[in-house]
Amino acid sequence: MPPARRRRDGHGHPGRNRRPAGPRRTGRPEDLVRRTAFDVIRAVETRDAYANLLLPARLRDRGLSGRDAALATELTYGTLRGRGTYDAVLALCSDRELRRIDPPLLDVLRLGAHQILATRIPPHAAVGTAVDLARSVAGPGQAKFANAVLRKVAGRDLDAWLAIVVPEGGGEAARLSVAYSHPSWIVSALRDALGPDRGEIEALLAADNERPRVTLVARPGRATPGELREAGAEPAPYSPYAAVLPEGDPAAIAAVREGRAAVQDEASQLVALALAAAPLEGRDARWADLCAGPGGKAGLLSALATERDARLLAADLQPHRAALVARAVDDRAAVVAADGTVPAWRPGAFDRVLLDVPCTGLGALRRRPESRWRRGPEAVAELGPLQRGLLRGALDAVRPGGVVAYVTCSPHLAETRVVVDDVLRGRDDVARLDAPAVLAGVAPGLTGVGEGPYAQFWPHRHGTDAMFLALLRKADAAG
Ligand SMILES: C[S@@+](CC[C@H](N)C(=O)[O-])C[C@H]1O[C@@H](n2cnc3c(N)ncnc32)[C@H](O)[C@@H]1O
Repeated sequence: MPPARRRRDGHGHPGRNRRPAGPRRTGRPEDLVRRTAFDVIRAVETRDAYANLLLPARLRDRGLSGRDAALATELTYGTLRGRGTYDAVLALCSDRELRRIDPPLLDVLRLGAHQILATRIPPHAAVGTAVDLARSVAGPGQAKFANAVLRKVAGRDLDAWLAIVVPEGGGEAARLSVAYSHPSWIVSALRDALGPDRGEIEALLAADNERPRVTLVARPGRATPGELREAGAEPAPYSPYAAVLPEGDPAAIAAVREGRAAVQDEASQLVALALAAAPLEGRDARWADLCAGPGGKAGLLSALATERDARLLAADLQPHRAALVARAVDDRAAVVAADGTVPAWRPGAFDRVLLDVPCTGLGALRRRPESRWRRGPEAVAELGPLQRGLLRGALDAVRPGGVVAYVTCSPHLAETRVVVDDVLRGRDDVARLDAPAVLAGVAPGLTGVGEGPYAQFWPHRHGTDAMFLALLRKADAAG
């Protein structure tokens, strides 16, 4: 949900998280709600926790459900996402530099600013509860300071603040960075990745601030999208195995609980389906997923492999991630903990290889509200050698005539086409297949993933993660 362009009542999904304005009358659950949001935000800051993993556990521990859980989730995610914009506003409202404010108090101020500027909670209630929280985490003196700052924040609505804090002279990336609460290096990288469509950058940044819909996959041969729809899901636009869950807990659906279906972004499904659909001559019996943890794509691939009497080997460097993969795949698949850059398999052992490399995750900012603040541009350079080493390993692992799918959950050019182009430079034994054309075969309604040979999904166009796909065929022995 972008702080920018949001109305007071909106968080990108009007209605979904809406709740009555004003304090609740049943005891003081709101204090527990805000305390829970605050604790998760602090853990993200201090322990590198992941909000999407920690928050559900805290909600359970504290017995928060229904509307209270929805509000705690909104406050946690909204505060983490909107931090860039809120800090710009707070800097103008505070007589102390932000870096001189105690970090826990600064998080209280951010939480207060989010409630004031981007929810229907009346400003006086938002200020009052934030001041109470400041008193409890930082003491009475700091509560006074919080009160003074947040009353100033409450003096304008979000649009009025944006007109003041968004820098006019600093260039487009600086302006969009504040308006859409993305670090400016990410704004620049996304704009570069859009290439000739860079005019869509604001739509992309806005989409990054929305909460993604929950998409399910019915693992072929084990469940059907029809079964998911009978359980309340709706049709999904592209993947023949997908369904969208408009509300509710996925685990309430029997097929999900039993591992026959799972939560999986639609682009994540489509890249696995494209690998399985890429034209192949000759043997088609041995498939591999060399970076499989936690197993989303491996779960789908193993079901497809079983239907086609092939077998999947799923590998991950981390044993605990390999253990998660073992829960996602069916009995015919083998799962190992192995390093994809130092193969434990014969060269040319596989007919189809999926390589979903570790990346910055810039394509999944919707799902991980804190991730945009966590690492800087150096992460891209740090991952480069590993991505190249893994791609070389995957090309060694595939047989002549076989196909490798190089996949990232990032549209950053230095993680996508630059890696593929670097690794293929000077090699005449690998051809790029037309990935958009192969995708069109598995998802006939799909457009807007590029002209080929590479394919790039976009949240603002497809409602999916910004996943990248290159399909590479190793020349067969004769050619
Ligand atoms: C982007 S994730 C894969 C996501 C997975 N394909 C899915 O759909 O659930 C990248 C994975 O690569 C693994 N990894 C990192 N370095 C590796 C290496 N050298 N060899 C194999 N796996 C590696 C990480 O542990 C991580 O689980």
